[in-house]
Amino acid sequence: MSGPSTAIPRAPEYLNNAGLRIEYAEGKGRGVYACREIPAQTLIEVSPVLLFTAKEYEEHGKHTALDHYTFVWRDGRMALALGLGSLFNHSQRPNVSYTIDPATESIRYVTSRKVLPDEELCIFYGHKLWFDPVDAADKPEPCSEHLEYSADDPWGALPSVDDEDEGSSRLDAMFDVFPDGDPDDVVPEEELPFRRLKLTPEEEEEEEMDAVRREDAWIVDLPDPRLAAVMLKWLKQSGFDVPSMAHLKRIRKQDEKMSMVLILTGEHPDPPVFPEDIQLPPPYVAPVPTSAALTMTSLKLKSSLWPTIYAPRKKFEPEPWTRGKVRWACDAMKQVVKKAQYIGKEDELPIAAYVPIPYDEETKTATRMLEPISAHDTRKSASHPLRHSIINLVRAVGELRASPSTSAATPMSPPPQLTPVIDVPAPSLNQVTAALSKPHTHAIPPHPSHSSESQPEEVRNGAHYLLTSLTLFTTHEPCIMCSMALLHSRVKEVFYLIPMAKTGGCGSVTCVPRLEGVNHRYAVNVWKSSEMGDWAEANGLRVDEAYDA
Ligand SMILES: C[S@@+](CC[C@H](N)C(=O)[O-])C[C@H]1O[C@@H](n2cnc3c(N)ncnc32)[C@H](O)[C@@H]1O
Repeated sequence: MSGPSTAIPRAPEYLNNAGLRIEYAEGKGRGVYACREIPAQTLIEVSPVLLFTAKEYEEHGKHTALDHYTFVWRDGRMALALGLGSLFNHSQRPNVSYTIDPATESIRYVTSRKVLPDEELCIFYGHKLWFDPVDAADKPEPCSEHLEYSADDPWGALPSVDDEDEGSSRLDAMFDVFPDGDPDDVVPEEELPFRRLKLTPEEEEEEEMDAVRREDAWIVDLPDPRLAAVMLKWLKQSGFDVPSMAHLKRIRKQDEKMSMVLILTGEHPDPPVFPEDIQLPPPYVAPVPTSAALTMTSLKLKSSLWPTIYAPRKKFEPEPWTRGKVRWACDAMKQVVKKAQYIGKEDELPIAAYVPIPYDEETKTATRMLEPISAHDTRKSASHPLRHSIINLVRAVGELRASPSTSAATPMSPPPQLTPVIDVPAPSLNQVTAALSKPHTHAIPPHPSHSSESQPEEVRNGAHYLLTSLTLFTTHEPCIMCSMALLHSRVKEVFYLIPMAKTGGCGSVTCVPRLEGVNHRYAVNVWKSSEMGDWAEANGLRVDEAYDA
């Protein structure tokens, strides 16, 4: 097998639109380099491929220099990437991922992280290298026997793009964003691997009383001011100090009367149950503002409903994302993709959803979410049209968070690893219970009872019931039914990979959390790489566009 020539000729003056050039490097031959800084998730090259049969390869190609450049196409033919595609060298820590586009017989190359000027752009060839990488760090990691390169490998050169290990390495490359660096560094908006949808209601719109968005909450009057401290302690113990109330002041003093806001009715439809030794009048329902005040005018209006926090710095400023938090999101997205790929092979629709342990300690403590939870679509196996992954997941999280073992888990045990997750594959409560009863997971009672004396107050009160303050990752854009279920679940934010043009309820057909009159809005984020080419097809996640996810 002859490799690239060892003589070092001059590199052609080549510059594509994305700012790539070709350069020679000792021991590697030609490679592709960046002329300027390139942000993460940038499409840098689309290479058409030349396809030829396996027979042609066996009889001819294999015995020529082409052997270093060919790889297995999805249908078993051999492929040679034209353009710059054949010149990307290998790295164990690639900064470029690639996907094939069978419809146009081409390969798309996308940066998986920010690339600096003059940095080499490398892809991951797989575990079976047929050459000795110049950089020791690029040598394949020791791996099990079946992954080692064998001289009898019928394909000889680059592994098939359909190869399972390659698939998982490709996923690693795609989601291995910002592997290094200070986890507290804020990532510039344009470098985030996802796009945040604008949900507006801009604060200017809340500068008239009619425009102030409001929702109902449980309020109780405090006949004795000394009860305020007792009640604040009780709120904490009962799990009512949820982040969704953070924009409201707890106590209102009006004339001589003192009142306290307890919890939003959307999160807790029944009146909260006070301990017997606290003598209070029954709680009642009143409207409170939905968000903090961003202007003084808005503060005045909102506080006339209920005392509200003034947070002017948040005006038009999305929540900053740090490197650490982006890594957390990438990891969660990788988990959900793997899950969907796996169940897709089990003859279900390859759609999955996942709620990780919250990133920041404050939310972790407030939500007491000790384990990640995932669920997948079970419409096929259950022969039930409503068994969407998100419906399965919302229900499972609700069951789990209401369970005594979860709610009573104080002090917090150390956060577990992201895997194994509590998996909720099937629709029936029995199956949910069985899945949740696996070792290291929380068991839930088959018939959760909210009146049981043995349950802690927060369970009796039903706090932490659904997805309040949690983040949900899903492979496909939720359909309108699921988007509505998410609204009712009061999830904090949703990330999805694959937009569903004909059925999506989070940006495609409509955007449910943006609709006028809804009493909760959750943030929607769309992963950028999913918007290029047929990503879903290449990664085993294609679902007929007529399906709702
Ligand atoms: C698809 S080609 C890449 C372009 C090639 N460097 C050239 O000059 O045409 C694959 C070949 O590049 C070389 N190569 C790629 N990555 C390398 C690395 N990390 N270290 C050494 N050689 C490498 C190997 O000879 C391999 O067979």
